[in-house]
Amino acid sequence: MSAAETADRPADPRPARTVNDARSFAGAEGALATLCRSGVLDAADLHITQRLARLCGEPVGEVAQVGAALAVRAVRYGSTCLAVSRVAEIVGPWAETVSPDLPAPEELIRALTDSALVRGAGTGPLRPLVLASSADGPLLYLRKYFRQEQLIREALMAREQTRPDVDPAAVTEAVDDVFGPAEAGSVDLQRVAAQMAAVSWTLVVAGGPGTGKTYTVARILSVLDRLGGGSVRIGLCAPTGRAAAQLQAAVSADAAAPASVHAVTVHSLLGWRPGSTPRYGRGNKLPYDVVVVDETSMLSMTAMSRLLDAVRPDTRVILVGDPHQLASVEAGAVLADLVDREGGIAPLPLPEGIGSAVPAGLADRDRVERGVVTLQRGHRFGGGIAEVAGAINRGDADAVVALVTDPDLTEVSLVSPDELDGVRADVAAWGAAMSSAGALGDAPAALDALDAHRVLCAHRDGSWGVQGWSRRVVDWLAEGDTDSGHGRSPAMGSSSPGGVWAASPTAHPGEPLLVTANDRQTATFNGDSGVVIRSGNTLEVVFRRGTEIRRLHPTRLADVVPLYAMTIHRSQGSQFDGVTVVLPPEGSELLTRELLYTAVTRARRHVRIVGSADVLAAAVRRRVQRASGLRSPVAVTTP
Ligand SMILES: Nc1ncnc2c1ncn2[C@@H]1O[C@H](COP(=O)(O)OP(=O)(O)OP(=O)(O)O)[C@@H](O)[C@H]1O
Repeated sequence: MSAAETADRPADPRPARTVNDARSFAGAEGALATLCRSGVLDAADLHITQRLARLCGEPVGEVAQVGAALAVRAVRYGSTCLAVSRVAEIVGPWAETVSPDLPAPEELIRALTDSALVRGAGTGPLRPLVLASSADGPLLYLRKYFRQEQLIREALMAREQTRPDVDPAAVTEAVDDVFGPAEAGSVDLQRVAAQMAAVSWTLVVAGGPGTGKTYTVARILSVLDRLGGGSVRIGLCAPTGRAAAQLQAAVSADAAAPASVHAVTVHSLLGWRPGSTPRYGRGNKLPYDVVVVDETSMLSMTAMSRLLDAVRPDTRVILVGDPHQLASVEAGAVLADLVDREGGIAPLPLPEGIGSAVPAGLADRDRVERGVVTLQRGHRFGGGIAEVAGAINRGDADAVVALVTDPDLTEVSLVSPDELDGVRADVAAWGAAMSSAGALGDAPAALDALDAHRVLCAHRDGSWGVQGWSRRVVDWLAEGDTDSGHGRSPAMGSSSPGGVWAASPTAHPGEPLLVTANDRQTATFNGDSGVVIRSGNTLEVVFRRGTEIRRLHPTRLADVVPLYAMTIHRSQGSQFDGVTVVLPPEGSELLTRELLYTAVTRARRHVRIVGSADVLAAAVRRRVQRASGLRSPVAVTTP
């Protein structure tokens, strides 16, 4: 099955073309027309391609236009380039209608190499496409994305040419001070990460949820602060407002982290407003000695290139995240690419004293020397969930099905969509606990109840999506307890500008809410969840951020919806005691290994998967593989 470029799509598989769509494909002929009519390309892919062809000053043949259009499409699906040798795979689901007309990879390369799109025209300098060779075969880029990727490649390579000048004995002393003395005979990857941070300009700290990434970062910052004499300037950032707020809360609560660090979004750090050029960049470098990016898996390639352009060569950059999670909604999967990176120049030897501290028998030693430390030990959830998550990551569908159907593994289970009694009981307990804590005005208990269970769906719409399951949950709650008021809010299912309670007298204590947009004034962010509680004669909405509980008057919240189920995408960055993951009844293009992994790892104690073993196995096998040239060296093959 085609990878990713079909799998990592923002919506369900597209419907058949309408008459209007057909009109918007005017000017497409031959294979280009077939690709449009079949749904492989959409109108925007075609229009961008036609525009590029017009601007490059010479007629462009149909085959080269097909290549260009597929490269435009690749970016739309999250890749940074088109892996030309994989075009047959990419059009796989449409093979019957498309394959007879689809040019072979060699034909595409020939046509592109001869085309003004790649080699340029005599009349002008515009060469919008770049062809490069790589270990994954020929790659075709839109020039803008090639430049960004090249910038990342060159920046990382330059940063690998030297190591920070530190005294290894001082590093060992600082690490011992922060982590305590090393235990003989055991490998502590968190310590290794701190040692590597001291001697590398770039470090990746990877790991699943609860493996101690934030814990490690707090200690790395403390080690670096000690090495810098207590005057190290630290820039902490994350791709989204919510991730930045959570990072801030976690770091502030950790006594090991240097005081007064302030986490912001990557965009804020760079002084980058929508539609403008970032304030910090090549000519105006960021003033930090250390820059930490959390949740790097969500960072787009464009943002990563801007960030690396803006850091000084002697700024340590620490990229933190889970490479198996869903990638950015924009093009690029930079964290996963950096973790998988192979080839290129050999890493510089580690300084005496540090090299010996990185155990020789470490399975990942090669990667560690390249500055990638993957934390393995889970500190948060049970072994069963970690086992299933590991099998999902390996793509071992049989093992996943065996684990979730093993009656001895109580942490994870698979239930048929016809046997929902267990889910219903959990939902009823969840609603009842929120209602009673909400009625009592007990904010901590209401928030504990809120996070005790969550229904996660792959889809937004339809009976197996958030829409259908929200109604189901509301019905269950209403049947179980006529006093609770669950689901009575007229704002159900839609955001309600102006404050939901201004218009709704039916909001009730115990009602769970989801924030759907960032609001700096209330410090609430898209994806935050809160719960309504009674407060004297009025109501409050309470949110938890780290150990702090925030209380807001309902009218201050404009963009909230009742929360009875949420998409897996939205749940990124959150964890709940128990999770019910709803699979669609038929295999869905949206349901991929990465989505399933993200869903399962939202749970701290128990995961129940609603669906069939076949759909589950299909999801494990369907992988998002974003094409990119960051995993191995690339060489431009055309001028
Ligand atoms: N070495 C350790 N010793 C004791 N507690 C630890 C250690 N490492 C992590 N923890 C604890 O385990 C929990 C999870 O750690 P942390 O939040 O750093 O994980 P994470 O990888 O950042 O998780 P997430 O990706 O979900 O944010 C925290 O309570 C943390 O304090």
